[in-house]
Amino acid sequence: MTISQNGAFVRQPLIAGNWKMNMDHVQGITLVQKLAWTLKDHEHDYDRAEVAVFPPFTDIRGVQTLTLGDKLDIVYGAQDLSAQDSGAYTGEISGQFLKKLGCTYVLVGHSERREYHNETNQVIAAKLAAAYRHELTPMLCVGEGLEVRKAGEHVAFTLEQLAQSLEGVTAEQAANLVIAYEPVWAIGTGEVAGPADAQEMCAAIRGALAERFGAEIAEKTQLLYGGSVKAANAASIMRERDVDGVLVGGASLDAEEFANIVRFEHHLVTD
Ligand SMILES: O=C(CO)COP(=O)(O)O
Repeated sequence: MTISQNGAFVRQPLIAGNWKMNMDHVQGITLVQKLAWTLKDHEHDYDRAEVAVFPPFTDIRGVQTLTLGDKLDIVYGAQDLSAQDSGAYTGEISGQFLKKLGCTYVLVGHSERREYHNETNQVIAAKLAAAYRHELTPMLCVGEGLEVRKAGEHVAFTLEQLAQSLEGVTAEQAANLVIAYEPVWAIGTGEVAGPADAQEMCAAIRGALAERFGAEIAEKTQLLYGGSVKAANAASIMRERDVDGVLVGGASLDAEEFANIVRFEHHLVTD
């Protein structure tokens, strides 16, 4: 997180909650209501960061109605989308439908999609193209597994994943892209990457983006860290120069805990 001389953030902090396959549509509405209520008490922090949630598909309509009706400053996205636009693809969800439901973002290439649904970098590149066709901002997830980390090849591995997933993306499109570094060994394990590990990878990713799309786009791209983020560790990770936010799984299901992550600046001052 870089702060400019006038005290503003160089890139807006982004705190995102990936609910995964949790929360039915009724629970989803309750969670967003609670979150909005809790965040209201901390308006200053809330003003400075963007707050995004990624509910299951079946919750999105309800979240749309609630955020529109109550004019909540919470944006939302889907956890996946189809590489296709429409047609005989049973069970798939088009980016077109997500756009119509007011989604700002869509997660692409989450490690759980890569692992359980065999999504390759090529599939992910096709999904990125679909996101751009429908004017959704993709949040591309990359990150290495434990074996790769132990072998010390995490940077090379993740940058290769990034390069292949971004195949076909133009500089103009890349101006509208968020990248989440989520080391697989840190997801849902309670084992969080240290701030220096997160910084090392985010700096490498920013360098790769600069080479591919130019320094100006690289400097503007928000890079997030994900993997066992909680209120207790979020601020120290976000303090790092190239880490602009967090993608939170388990802790985003608890409105209080998630709101406390949004209050990272408070923790920066007090920890
Ligand atoms: O996968 C994640 C977010 O997309 C991280 O999940 P946890 O925060 O539960 O480790």
